[in-house]
Amino acid sequence: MRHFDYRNGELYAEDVPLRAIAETVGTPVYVYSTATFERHYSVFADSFEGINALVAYSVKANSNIAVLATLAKLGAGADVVSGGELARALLAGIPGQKIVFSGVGKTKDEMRAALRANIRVFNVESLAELNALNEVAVDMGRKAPIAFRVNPDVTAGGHAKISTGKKENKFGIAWPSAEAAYAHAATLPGIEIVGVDVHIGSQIDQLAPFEAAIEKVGNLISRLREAGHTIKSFDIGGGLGIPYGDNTKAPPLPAEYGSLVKKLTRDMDVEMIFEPGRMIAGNSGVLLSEVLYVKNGEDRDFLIIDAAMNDLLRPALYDAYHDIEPVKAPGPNAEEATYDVVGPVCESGDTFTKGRDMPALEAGDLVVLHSAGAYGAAQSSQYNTRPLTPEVMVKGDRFEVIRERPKIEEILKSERLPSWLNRSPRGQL
Ligand SMILES: Cc1ncc(COP(=O)(O)O)c(C=O)c1O
Ligand SMILES: N[C@@H](CCCC[NH3+])C(=O)O
Repeated sequence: MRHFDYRNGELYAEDVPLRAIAETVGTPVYVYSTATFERHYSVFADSFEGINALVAYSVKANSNIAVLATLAKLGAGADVVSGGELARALLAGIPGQKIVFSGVGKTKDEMRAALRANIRVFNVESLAELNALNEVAVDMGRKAPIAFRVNPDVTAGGHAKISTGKKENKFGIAWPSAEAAYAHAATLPGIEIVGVDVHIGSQIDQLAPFEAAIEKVGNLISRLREAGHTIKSFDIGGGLGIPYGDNTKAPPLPAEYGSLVKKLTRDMDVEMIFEPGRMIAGNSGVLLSEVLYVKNGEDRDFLIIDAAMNDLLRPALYDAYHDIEPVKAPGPNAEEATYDVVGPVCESGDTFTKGRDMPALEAGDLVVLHSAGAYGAAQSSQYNTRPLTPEVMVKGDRFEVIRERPKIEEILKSERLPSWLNRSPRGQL
């Protein structure tokens, strides 16, 4: 079922015409569907029915508090990678015991905040980080629950910039050092070993890399237990790919992924932890934008829209494909055109697609970039002093702004003139 679909000749988000959102909030704007978030979460969680599992939504994919609160109501936990994400997850009502803390560079302040929040587990990525965590925990009179994120050296994920489980990647404890790392952790007074963690990449479109990683980690768990360690949880990270509408191979369905995990972990006697991000958020949101100009270049036509690479970085960063559709349904005799779709930012990389065939459009028409719910708003910036894109959540026939578009004055407010350029006593411009 598509929650972004044409009805009465125009594109809707659930029961709300996108045109109405553009008229009220302006463009560019991210629009999310509550029903899609809920459906994706349930489809994913249901595929692990019968096993002991925690679904810790990867907050980095889409960290809006309204998104987190929508998922929290369904029982989701959170995978966080910073003190900021931790604060968001707690504010959205996700209990500490459902929060896992990932990332290669946690600071001592972030460790303290996470210990105070009584999180479930720190996914530790180096001995240096382990020692820092031990110091913080001892100082606080606590024991920090840890899993090592191990790097199984398997190939996964489409783009080099999103592969994480190869030995040349910065992530995880090198596979040959894993057992020694556990042996060291067992000697530290502020550390309690609770599990093993792995995350091999993102937008993974086959089951084989997951299978390879699970088998490797399963064997590691047996060896760790033989060495006397208590391993209660196995976190297999996120990474399940989603369809982006291009003609690449369709990724496995959550049910297929779930069956594989259940089959391979049946005899491991562990609680499974999952950290899905894209799978939950990616197709739950679109970026709605208005055509500013059609420009005829020497050998091509440019569709210049009011969204840009600062709003949705994925095409510029990973050559990612996003479906682009007009909000007004093209009629049967609609003229076709071929466009390079670009934004207003002063970079040639500010290009969403090149040579794409689509219905002919003109200034003032609305378009959506699909599959923009994950790593869209979360990766946006104010480059070119373009205000952060607002976000809107739809539920049935209602919609509300869940992040406002900052005014230019608000953006400038945090900047100061140094004293030598000062024109006013308080450094204000
Ligand atoms: C540690 C960790 N967990 C979970 C995720 C979420 O990945 P995905 O959005 O591919 O499910 C990521 C990002 O790749 C990650 O780095
Ligand atoms: N941000 C990336 C994925 C990176 C995942 C984070 N570890 C994307 O848009 O595809």
